[in-house]
Amino acid sequence: MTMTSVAIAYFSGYGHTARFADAVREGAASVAGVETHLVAVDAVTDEQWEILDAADAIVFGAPTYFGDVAGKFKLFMESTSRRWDEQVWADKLAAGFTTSGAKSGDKLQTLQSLSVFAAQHSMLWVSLGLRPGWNSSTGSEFDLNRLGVWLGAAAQSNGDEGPEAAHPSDLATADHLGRRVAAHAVRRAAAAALDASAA
Ligand SMILES: Cc1cc2nc3c(=O)[nH]c(=O)nc-3n(C[C@H](O)[C@H](O)[C@H](O)COP(=O)(O)O)c2cc1C
Repeated sequence: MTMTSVAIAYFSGYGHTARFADAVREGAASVAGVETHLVAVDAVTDEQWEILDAADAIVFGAPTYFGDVAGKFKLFMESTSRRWDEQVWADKLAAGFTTSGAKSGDKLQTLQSLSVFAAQHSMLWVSLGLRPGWNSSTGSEFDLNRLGVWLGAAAQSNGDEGPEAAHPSDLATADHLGRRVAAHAVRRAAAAALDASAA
């Protein structure tokens, strides 16, 4: 059986984003027929570039630093110029996640940067696909998508705590994103295989 490949390409300065990257990976890995790869973008090996190029879907993750993707993630973006030029990643699925210290933290900008990056590579952006949580009198911070974001998975990490204190709602939301991307990637691969056999 050919496996569908989901890569999670992330940067993490202090481990918080790495924790959410792992939650995305776990969600994706829970879908049958999916293999997952974590790629830390500040030290991409040749083998990992091949993994990214061969992936059916890439989920991008960066912490929000000064209201946008962290600089080291931006360096990774710029290091994909040749791939952009040759449109190597065109038509792969893409999605994104971020974390910040403040509840808002201006992190929408980060998800927008990730989605524009994916669009410039002609990738197909997968939204979070969840209704907003914690937005009613009966809601709570433990609702899925507690920060009420649509464009990707958003998390908030207290500045005085490490990644081990990641909020359970944010972990579950990241897991959801991984599962959603993987499920769509599997469906697309199955449709492509049907098309190929009919041709
Ligand atoms: C240089 C720098 C800039 C930051 N800028 C923001 C910001 O604009 N908004 C915010 O809410 N948090 C900001 N933070 C907090 C981080 O987003 C937060 O600590 C995050 O969990 C770090 O993730 P990481 O451990 O993966 O690096 C900033 C942190 C650093 C180090």
